[in-house]
Amino acid sequence: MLLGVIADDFTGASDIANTLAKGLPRQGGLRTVQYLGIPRAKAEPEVEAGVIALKSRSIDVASAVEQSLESLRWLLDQGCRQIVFKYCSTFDSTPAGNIGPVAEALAEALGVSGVIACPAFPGADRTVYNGHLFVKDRLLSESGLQNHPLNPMTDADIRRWLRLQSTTEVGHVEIAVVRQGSAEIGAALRENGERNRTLVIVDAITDDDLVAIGRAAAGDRLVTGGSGIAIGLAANFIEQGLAAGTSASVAGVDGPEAILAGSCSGATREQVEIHRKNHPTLAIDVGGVMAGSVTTAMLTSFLLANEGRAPLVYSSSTPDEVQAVQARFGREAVAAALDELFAKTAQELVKAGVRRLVVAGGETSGAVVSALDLGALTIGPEIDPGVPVLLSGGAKAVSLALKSGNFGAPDFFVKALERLAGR
Ligand SMILES: Nc1ncnc2c1ncn2[C@@H]1O[C@H](COP(=O)(O)OP(=O)(O)O)[C@@H](O)[C@H]1O
Ligand SMILES: O=C(O)[C@@H](O)C(=O)COP(=O)(O)O
Repeated sequence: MLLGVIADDFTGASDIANTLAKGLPRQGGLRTVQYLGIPRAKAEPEVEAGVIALKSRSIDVASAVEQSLESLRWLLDQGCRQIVFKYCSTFDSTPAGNIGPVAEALAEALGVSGVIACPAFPGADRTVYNGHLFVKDRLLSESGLQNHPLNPMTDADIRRWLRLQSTTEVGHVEIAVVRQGSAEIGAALRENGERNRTLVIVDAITDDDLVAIGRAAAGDRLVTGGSGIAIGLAANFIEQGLAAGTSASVAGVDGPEAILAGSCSGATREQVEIHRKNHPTLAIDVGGVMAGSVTTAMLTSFLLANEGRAPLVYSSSTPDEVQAVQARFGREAVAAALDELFAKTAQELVKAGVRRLVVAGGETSGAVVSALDLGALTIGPEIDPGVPVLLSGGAKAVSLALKSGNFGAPDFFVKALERLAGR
């Protein structure tokens, strides 16, 4: 294994696994596998990039650091020369963490400073300019992410936001330096390191910027960012002759299907609205979940009864509805109850023969996939930017799409089910 990724959620893990497997056009990527949690056994020898999916974005800081360090140890044991800490392209975190504490702990363990921190993902319209994060033409804090149920992002100046979570000053490499090329980017990072800055926000607006940053990171033991930061990383290993460059060629898995949406992000809410027009859908009443009157059995029987018609169950709601329900029952209690409901539903579905599963939402995907105990996942073709087909092994293979709440075209659900079947 050449490159190891510690991803703070499951959709994020498949996002960066997709980037590494794809690599640059005409060059190919790395043979990439996504692990659901820290593997107990050694990796298969042919794996070049291993992506560990944690559910550590919204848990307490100490547990996030501990799980990340344990992941680091496993990846180093597999021979990794470079580690990427993958977080959200919308920098999902709170003033207490977990991006800063985890990144600093990894940097300390590896004995490095002046470490890249770059959430930019231009393919999904997330860019970093003058240390500020934009989603399309909006500042992060005006993009809708200020209403996120778990990590409301209320400051677009991610230097300032990261400083709240860090023990050392946060550095910055401006776009003008990035455009000078990888030698200058490398020099700027080293200078920040010499000034005792552990983490350095690096501006990036285009994929070319990210390729240049990736080149500058060729010898770095630690890189942190969104999936965009990995755009140029496979190329470093291929150009050094350490990897041959491959492209994904896995067949899909056909069979009964279900869609579960626990994301309240704008893109998912639009996808739900569109899907509702022509497919069987069931809205989850969160008050009913908290009271115990909405059950796994209800969701499962609805989904199985509508097999073949792309059935969807969703808890996706507007910011006002989310706020009201959180005020009544508590943010964490609602999230835990919904996680459990989706997880148990997925278990019942797979037990009943469902083979294609689309899940919307990072936390929701984490809950679902952890409950399924699927082992390592192979990365298939990309459905929409940042969302690949994932395939479990074994006799009863399942194909999955784990969609970040804000990713995907309006018709994502139907398209994903087709791609999962290999069509
Ligand atoms: N109707 C709702 N009211 C309150 N919280 C909700 C509702 N639906 C989902 N949630 C919670 O919101 C969070 C959404 O997070 P996630 O699944 O990561 O989606 P995204 O990818 O959009 O961030 C989860 O913790 C989920 O349990
Ligand atoms: O970087 C991204 O935007 C995604 O890979 C990601 O992490 C998504 O998280 P959720 O929006 O919570 O699914």
